[in-house]
Amino acid sequence: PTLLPIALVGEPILRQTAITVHHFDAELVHLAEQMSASMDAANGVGIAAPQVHSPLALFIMASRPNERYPDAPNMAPVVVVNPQIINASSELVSGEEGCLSVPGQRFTIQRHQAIEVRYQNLQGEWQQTELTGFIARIFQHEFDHLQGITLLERSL
Ligand SMILES: O=C(O)C[C@@H](Cc1ccccc1)C(=O)SCC(=O)c1ccccc1
Ligand SMILES: [Zn+2]
Repeated sequence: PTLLPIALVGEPILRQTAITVHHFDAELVHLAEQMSASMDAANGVGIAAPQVHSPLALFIMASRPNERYPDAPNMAPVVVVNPQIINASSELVSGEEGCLSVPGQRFTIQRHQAIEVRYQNLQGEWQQTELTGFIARIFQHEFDHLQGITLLERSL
């Protein structure tokens, strides 16, 4: 898959609300492959479609242990389509985040410690699960991107 250029904060695409995916076809699979390759090349643990100039409600999250989150789980990349956050814990946790669209900067961001989410996979099948900790953090960060929200609007 080819590497896609990553939109930087200030580009309008990052301020738009993403549009619902209706066609679970080969094109969607190809976009997900290109996003995954672009995320890996940028050393990311997540990437949202608007960051590669696609307006679709789709992101990838891929936790791995790292210097900031040494106990983060090592998880195969998950493709998340048309996500919803159904419930969120009142408990908030502060943590460091980066953003591929704001290169070289780190922000301290508060996130819900636990969230209950629903989303479709690449085959259009609905998944429902509870996420906690670093994976919940990544999901919330990518979910923000689909609402046109970046770290700059959230940092403490
Ligand atoms: O811009 C993105 O969506 C990718 C972003 C996702 C993310 C990082 C940290 C917390 C929540 C969501 C990145 O992967 S930036 C890369 C990076 O700075 C980083 C990587 C691993 C741990 C912490 C930061
Ligand atoms: Zn980001």
